[in-house]
Amino acid sequence: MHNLVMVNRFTPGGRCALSQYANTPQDATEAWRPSVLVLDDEWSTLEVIRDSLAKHFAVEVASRADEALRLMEQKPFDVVLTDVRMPDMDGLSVVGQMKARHPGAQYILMTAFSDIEDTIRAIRLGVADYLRKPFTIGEVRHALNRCLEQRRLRRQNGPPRDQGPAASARLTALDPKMRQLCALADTVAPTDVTVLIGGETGTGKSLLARAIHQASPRRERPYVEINCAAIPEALIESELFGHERGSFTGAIARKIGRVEAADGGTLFLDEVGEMSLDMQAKLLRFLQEFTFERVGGAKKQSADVRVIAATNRNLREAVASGVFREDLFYRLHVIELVIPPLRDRPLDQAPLAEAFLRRFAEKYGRADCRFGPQVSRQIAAHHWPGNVRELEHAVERAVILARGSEIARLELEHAGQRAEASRADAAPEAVAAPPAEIGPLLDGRDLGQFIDDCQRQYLAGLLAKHNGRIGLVAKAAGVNPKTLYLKMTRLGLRKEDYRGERASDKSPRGDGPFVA
Ligand SMILES: Nc1ncnc2c1ncn2[C@@H]1O[C@H](COP(=O)(O)OP(=O)(O)OP(=O)(O)O)[C@@H](O)[C@H]1O
Repeated sequence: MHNLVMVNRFTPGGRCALSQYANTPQDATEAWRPSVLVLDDEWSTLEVIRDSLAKHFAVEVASRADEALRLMEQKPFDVVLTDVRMPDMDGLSVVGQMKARHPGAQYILMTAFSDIEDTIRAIRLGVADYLRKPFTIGEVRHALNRCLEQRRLRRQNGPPRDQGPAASARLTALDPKMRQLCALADTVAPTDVTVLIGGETGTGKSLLARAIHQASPRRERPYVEINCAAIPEALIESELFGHERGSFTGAIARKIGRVEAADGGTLFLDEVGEMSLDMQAKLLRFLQEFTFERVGGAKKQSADVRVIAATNRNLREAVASGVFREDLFYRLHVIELVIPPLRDRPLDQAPLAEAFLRRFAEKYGRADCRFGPQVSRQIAAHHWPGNVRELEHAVERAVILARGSEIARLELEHAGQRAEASRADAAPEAVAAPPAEIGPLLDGRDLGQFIDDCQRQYLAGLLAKHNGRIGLVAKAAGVNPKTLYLKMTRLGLRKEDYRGERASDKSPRGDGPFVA
């Protein structure tokens, strides 16, 4: 049967014994059990939940809203678990009514749909958690225990302290699309909701993830990042979950993984779309109940982490082509924030450039530096394939190299932009004459094209060798993954074109869940 000795992880401020929820099978019938009301229009779901939880929770079920409201009037429940979409009622309206009369109860939604409007409404209503259908009974237990623990902490510590500045305060964002995205980030920051951040490389995904953490009640607890593309496949499990001494050659001591290091805080999974299917299965298992085992260890560990994931890959396409698990995708994307590319945010370009100018002018003792009149035209004309990071680097370079106080133009990295920049400047760049010895190799190309072709050929070979895995290619090429991305974008290389065999890896639905 389900033994709930698992819940002392829900304690951002420290660990505590939760014997009130952690009933052992022996004392379960005599001990106090938290009361749970389950509302769903499907009897089969109600029965499975009731029967599976009965040992440790006092469960009552209702298949209609009026019935649930009547039960709520008769006695208070600790937790209400409700479906969202039911034929004759809207779970969220029911929660609204119940919450108005019984604010002390905790509310969990069960939903098969990923409707962003519903999710935001639910967050605003103060819903404590979500269960995405299909889910396991283990996940239901986990959600119930987490809610009960949050309530216990609130009662013990009083209302949550000020969350600090809003997430959006840390980002330069004037563009209406960005402002909308920031407003959503501010709404979800104080909750524990899992957030999936999308957007091209350099758009600010890592910055946003950290900003959400800093605007959350977990902000004084650890913020731990893991770049799933940068860690070799063989090491990623041990990086995430840690390992026991002697579990593999080289494991000379026990090592705590990033999940454990993030306990009480936020775990940021960067480039989550690059994980192998094997690792995706392990991550999914962790996200279902927030329990894990260290590599080579038998003991179940638990960690209370808020998960934020980011990817510059289109995960829907990755799911469709079989390289990303659908169930993991749905678990990660309770709230999705997609940062638009810089070229689509014209209102952000000049303010960002000015903000970087101020930052680097101060850093390099060049307080006199300012942009000349051509720069804004140049910025507006550029395509920004490397997004905000490219702009940041261009401004930094310009400040370092500025001879006088005026920066006449930015030196932009990408081939595509040279023509645009020179159009904006009306000053085409002269191509340096190649040294005589390599002349014959150029074969009619200018030196820049020749170098690009060499780099393209070299990286294409590495991409083919490593099946498009950025982390491995970056390692082989001796550059960091971000630099590699920028270079690949400039050279027109796409890792997807080298991933042929991964799509035929094992099925993404391998060990699927069961209930509802
Ligand atoms: N809106 C913004 N305001 C201020 N700085 C920003 C903004 N967006 C991005 N930056 C800066 O641009 C740089 C790149 O951002 P970041 O590393 O967060 O991008 P990313 O999307 O995570 O990139 P990658 O996909 O390559 O990991 C960082 O130095 C970040 O601080």
